[in-house]
Amino acid sequence: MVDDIVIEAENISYTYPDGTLGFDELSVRIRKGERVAIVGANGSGKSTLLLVLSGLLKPTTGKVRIFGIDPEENVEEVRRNVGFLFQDPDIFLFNSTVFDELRYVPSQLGWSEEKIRREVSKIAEEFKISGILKKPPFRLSGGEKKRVALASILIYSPKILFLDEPFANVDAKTKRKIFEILKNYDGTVVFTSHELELVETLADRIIVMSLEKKVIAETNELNEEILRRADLL
Ligand SMILES: Nc1ncnc2c1ncn2[C@@H]1O[C@H](COP(=O)(O)OP(=O)(O)OP(=O)(O)O)[C@@H](O)[C@H]1O
Repeated sequence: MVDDIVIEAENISYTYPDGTLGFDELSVRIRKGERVAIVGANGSGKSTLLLVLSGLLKPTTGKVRIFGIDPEENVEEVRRNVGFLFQDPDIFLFNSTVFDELRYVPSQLGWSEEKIRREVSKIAEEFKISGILKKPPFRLSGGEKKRVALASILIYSPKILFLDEPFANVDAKTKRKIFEILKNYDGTVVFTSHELELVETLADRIIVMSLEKKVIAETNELNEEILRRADLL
């Protein structure tokens, strides 16, 4: 492994159990601190690729290594260093209150109760969710759920953030805030988004997928030809 490579995926592909191709064979290397965006039309395989790169889904072919580790061999080590924001926050929010949601990973990491309370209150303030800490997550609005899900990941500062559509379903102010957080995040960020202007400003590299579920470009600038080939124009 080259020293600053944090994710290395070689000849990976994924096919769902019902036979649907998630994405076709591809190889990706992501460096420490990089901001990598995955863009493409609906159904082009972005979410599936994100799940496989994070180690949450095992590729059908090929291998993924995160910090040089096969996620299957050392799940704990990978989990501690990775945060995943699901496109649909309902998949992620399973605790009975927002407070429990925020304290879940920190308590698993063995933080003291005092540190947990301090950090929960800090992140809740930052994400404007202090007033809803006692509410059950399923009673929240879509945007509130997104903020809670994101806060519950950022609270433990994972070395790699995997974010599936972090800008979807939030108001303009929250969107700007998330943008600033990701821009200044002291770690690696891999995300999917349909907000191409934000993507171009934020990402060091953009992986573009086609409806054939193949990577058609890796670029830092989207042009008309790429957008056409990706069925985005
Ligand atoms: N659980 C599943 N079982 C079977 N097929 C699936 C499943 N999840 C996704 N797919 C299929 O895999 C392909 C890629 O889907 P994926 O969700 O990765 O696309 P996407 O680019 O993230 O789309 P969107 O922009 O709509 O979020 C699609 O053809 C989709 O229908």
